[in-house]
Amino acid sequence: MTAPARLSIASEYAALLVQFDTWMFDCDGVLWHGDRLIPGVIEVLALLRKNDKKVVFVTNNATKSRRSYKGKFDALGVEAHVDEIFGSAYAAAVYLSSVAQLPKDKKVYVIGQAGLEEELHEEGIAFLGGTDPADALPFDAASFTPDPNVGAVVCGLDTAISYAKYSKAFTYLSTNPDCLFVATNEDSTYPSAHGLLPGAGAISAPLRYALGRDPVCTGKPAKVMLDCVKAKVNYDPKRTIMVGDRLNTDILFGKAGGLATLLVLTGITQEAEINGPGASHIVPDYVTQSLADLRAAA
Ligand SMILES: C[C@H](OP(=O)(O)O)C(=O)O
Ligand SMILES: [Mg+2]
Repeated sequence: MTAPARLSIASEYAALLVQFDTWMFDCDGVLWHGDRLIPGVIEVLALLRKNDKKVVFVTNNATKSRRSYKGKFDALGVEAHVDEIFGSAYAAAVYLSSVAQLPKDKKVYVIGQAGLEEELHEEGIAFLGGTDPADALPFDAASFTPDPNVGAVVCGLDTAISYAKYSKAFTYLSTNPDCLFVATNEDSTYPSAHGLLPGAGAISAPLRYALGRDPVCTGKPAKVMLDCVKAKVNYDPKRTIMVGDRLNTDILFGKAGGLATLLVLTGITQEAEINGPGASHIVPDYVTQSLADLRAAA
């Protein structure tokens, strides 16, 4: 199994700057932890833009829409434009409208937060559940009448998850064989500002187990996520690099898309997963400690 090239000297970083015209970035764990920016990130992104590089942000975090993510970038002082931002909530909405072609009279039952609702709305898809306070009330199976127009259940990170939401989603999916089961992403954890927390994959897991059925995943490493980028951004895969902190989402996404891959160790993946006996079979092309190391290319 080949080992990743560990970057360490200025000339190696400078060579990457020359070699790649488009730089795709994961967000959580690469740019920030929660609302805490990783030091050096702003300088590196400014360096790339100064060198006329295309910058694209590809995040599995479905709690924010592209528009509300722009607000986060602005608040953290990171230059970003809405059309450079691609989130798994957007990918899920595009999947339902363009790939699954959910009939216009059908609705989506949402396990998730405002960002997912905003992207569904932008795609013209009606939904229920989500942040509706009624869904936080105790579930009463005797009085629950499933909406016959629900044609899909979409599950993303939902920090207000409840048994009632699981019961409604389970009922829609188990009583209607045509009801689609979609997961925005399957990250088991995510790096908050205060350490690891359960991710969207941990939210959809109980449904998978109860149903004995896996969802269609629209976030990294799924192809539909890269298809969303391709539909809006013109790039040459041979001159594009994906920068991520998680092997089984970001790096797999880049490899599957024919992109070069750079793993940073400021997020989920730790040294032991890329070196030694426990190393993963998913091998990035390059590894460096932090995105900030690219400042050496200046
Ligand atoms: C971890 C993931 O976000 P990303 O790292 O893809 O920005 C998520 O928040 O579920
Ligand atoms: Mg990440």
